[in-house]
Amino acid sequence: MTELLTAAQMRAIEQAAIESGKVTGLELMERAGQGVVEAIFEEWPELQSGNRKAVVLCGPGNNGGDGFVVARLLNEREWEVEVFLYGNADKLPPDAKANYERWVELGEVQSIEDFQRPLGWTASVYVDAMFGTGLSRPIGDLHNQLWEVFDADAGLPRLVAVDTPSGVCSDCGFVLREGTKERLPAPLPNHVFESQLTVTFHSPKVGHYLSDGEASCGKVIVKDIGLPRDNNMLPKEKGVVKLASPIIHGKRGVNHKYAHGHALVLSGTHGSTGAARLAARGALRIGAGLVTLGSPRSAMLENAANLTAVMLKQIDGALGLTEVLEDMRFNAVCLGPGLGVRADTQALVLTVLKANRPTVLDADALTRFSANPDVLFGLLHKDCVITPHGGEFTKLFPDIAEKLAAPATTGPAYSKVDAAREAATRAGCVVLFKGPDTVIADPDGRCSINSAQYDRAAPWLATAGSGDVLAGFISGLMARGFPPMAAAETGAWLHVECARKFGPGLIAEDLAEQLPAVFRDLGL
Ligand SMILES: NC(=O)C1=CN([C@@H]2O[C@H](COP(=O)(O)OP(=O)(O)OC[C@H]3O[C@@H](n4cnc5c(N)ncnc54)[C@H](O)[C@@H]3O)[C@@H](O)[C@H]2O)[C@@H](O)CC1
Ligand SMILES: [K+]
Repeated sequence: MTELLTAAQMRAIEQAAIESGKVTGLELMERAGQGVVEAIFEEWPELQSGNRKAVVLCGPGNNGGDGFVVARLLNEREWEVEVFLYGNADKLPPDAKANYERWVELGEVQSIEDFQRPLGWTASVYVDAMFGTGLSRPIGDLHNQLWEVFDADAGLPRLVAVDTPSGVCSDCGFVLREGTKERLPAPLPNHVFESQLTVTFHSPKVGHYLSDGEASCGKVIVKDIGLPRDNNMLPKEKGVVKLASPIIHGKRGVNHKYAHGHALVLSGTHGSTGAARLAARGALRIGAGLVTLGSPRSAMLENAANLTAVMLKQIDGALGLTEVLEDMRFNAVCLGPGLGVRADTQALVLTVLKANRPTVLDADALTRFSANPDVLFGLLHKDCVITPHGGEFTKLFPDIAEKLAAPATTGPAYSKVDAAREAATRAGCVVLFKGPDTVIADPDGRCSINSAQYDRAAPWLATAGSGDVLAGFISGLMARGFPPMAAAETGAWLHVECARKFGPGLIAEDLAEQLPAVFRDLGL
């Protein structure tokens, strides 16, 4: 299980370790610098020979301190190192100052203003040690200068970010910027300032996995710097964010199919039935013992012609649904995909929520409440999962979405994690806020990010109907008895895994069909 830390949590861990007397800030900084150098040679073993020239850009804080350590350690390996400093050496904090002083015995320190675009890349490695978790405001002109230097037109150099790419907020993953109307992902369009490697310490930071983390970080390597892994040191108000991982076991024993639950998925009307069938098949493949598609009369024929293992039952309107839900064997319900946004959808949602069954609400079941989200929030309960994408999230939580879309001008800035947590508290249930950086939060403060970035990149998932399958996966897991948070996290994780298993050319129908192979890989 990978824990993702905010800047404040990382600082609390460092401070507690230093105050305990077990380690000094200087020792941590030395290990951080060593970690960066190790990571460089692990990533590019070819650098052991050839052009041994590096440029290290140091900032005014401890991130800069790490940079001075890197410069010294490369120098010890007989590298030629050019060091540039942003800020005033006299104002460096004590540990960074100590490392600055050790460096000036070995080499020169130039002003960052003298770091200009070279004619071709003269060094083998460029190290960005300007700002890390301490970034509190935009780096303005410096950013522009660096964007010009590291422009894609010049070809990408080996650029290594120490802890975080400078200018990117380690909590929210956005570049801090002033004077823009909306948040800008990193990199800005047409301005590529892209690290190939980011070396962070102890644990990855939340911002590495949010927004366009991958575009700015390249690849994230975590180096241990000897800090204890004891969460008692963390501030208590919010739990630690985790990277989603599957919490799944195989079907055990020789149980009756009802022992694995019976999911009910509601279909839209004639001509709008495919989405619900995708969800139903997902629920069945992920292991629900039985899955029934509830269809209005108008769509019975259409659904019947397209179903085999999934059962079909005519359900007409809220009244019909109330009767069906009297059968307690329907132990999870999924509604929304293809359901339409008319008043009858609202009636169906309210009926399901009053039946107090584990429920997944997606797509139209959410959009229907754009005008009156409080009606929905009044009935959602702890066994519900709602799965909005960005547009649906904005309709249900307009004020929260506005905060998230506001320019990130001061760090640490409001993040998608903050937004999902706030939404989960308001909704009173699990919120799965979709994207390549899907954030899953529950009202108790638990939160995880299901990342489809870095080595789990799955760009093919952006295909029609893929969200319907996800809703089906989650409801199938809930039918199997998974608690909502675990169902959402596991469903989202498997969804990405299925896309990766299939690869390019993926369409929504393929997703559930990859589950058997994915389960085999998991040893289930
Ligand atoms: N002892 C420690 O605390 C350790 C810290 N480490 C490194 O230290 C970093 C954090 O250090 P700091 O907290 O000193 O912060 P940074 O080095 O990230 O930032 C430096 C300082 O610059 C100022 N600043 C923020 N935004 C600015 C801007 N836009 N323009 C100009 N100045 C700005 C702030 O006062 C901030 O404290 C980590 O990212 C990590 O690289 C590691 O060496 C491990 C040990
Ligand atoms: K940095």
